[in-house]
Amino acid sequence: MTSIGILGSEGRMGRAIASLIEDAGLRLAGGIDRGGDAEALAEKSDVLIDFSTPDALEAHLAAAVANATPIVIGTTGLEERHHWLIDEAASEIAVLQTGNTSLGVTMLAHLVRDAAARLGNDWDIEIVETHHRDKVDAPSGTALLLGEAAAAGRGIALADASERGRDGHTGARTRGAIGFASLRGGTVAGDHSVALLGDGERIVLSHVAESRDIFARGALRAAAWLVGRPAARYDMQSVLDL
Ligand SMILES: NC(=O)C1=CN([C@@H]2O[C@H](COP(=O)(O)OP(=O)(O)OC[C@H]3O[C@@H](n4cnc5c(N)ncnc54)[C@H](OP(=O)(O)O)[C@@H]3O)[C@@H](O)[C@H]2O)C=CC1
Ligand SMILES: O=C(O)C1=N[C@H](C(=O)O)C[C@H](O)C1
Repeated sequence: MTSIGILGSEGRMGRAIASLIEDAGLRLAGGIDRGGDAEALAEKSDVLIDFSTPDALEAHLAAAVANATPIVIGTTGLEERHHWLIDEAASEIAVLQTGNTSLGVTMLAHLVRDAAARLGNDWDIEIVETHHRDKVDAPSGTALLLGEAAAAGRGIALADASERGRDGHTGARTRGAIGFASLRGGTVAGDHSVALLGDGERIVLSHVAESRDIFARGALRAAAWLVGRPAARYDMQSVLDL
């Protein structure tokens, strides 16, 4: 039976994953939190699942590489340097990184890419996300993933179009921009909407997470899928064959 090592095991996601491991036909190898031994966990796990903090990513990837243990990375708030580290590790082991492990958001990203490609630059794109009061990063990893999907549909780089945190006398909207807005409060597990706004009409594509179980089930499915794969960087689209 495939054994799972959880990095960030006592966090909200770590606990959700541990509670669903048996249902998924998998086994818990163990878990660590801040100050834990990632090397020892990687050694006794068939696959690692990381829902912790960006600061820990470098050590977690090093432990995975040293033990040739594949790793699923769900942690968000990643910066460019973290993505370089992931690419580097993925030249040696199988690494799956995603801002959202749910089936629904993976499908939403697919729809957003298609809509952005077909509607063209005359339609404005705005992404709105709402999360619980304890979330520490913004925009959410999912909002960025959806922004990447929209940008890919338009054949542009998100970094060249992204507009965040409007405030004050901003001037009119930049044509072709992909805008982001973040709301925080209460216990919201994660709501995302992508609005495509044309002249006189708009489309709003939305996803609502009713609980963290959807992320946990997706992460476990991704982990089981990753075992035995060749070294490469994967995402949820690969797991769901989209
Ligand atoms: N991709 C997806 O589908 C999803 C991604 N997320 C992301 O996952 C991450 C975790 O979310 P959540 O569970 O809500 O956060 P929590 O703050 O509840 O949990 C984070 C856990 O990571 C632990 N941790 C901190 N530093 C380290 C370290 N160096 N090594 C190992 N563990 C460490 C913390 O331990 P301690 O308390 O000791 O510091 C804590 O137990 C966030 O980035 C969040 O955005 C969340 C949901 C879905
Ligand atoms: O921190 C969370 O809770 C979540 N984080 C992920 C994100 O940043 O998109 C995924 C999910 O929305 C919950």
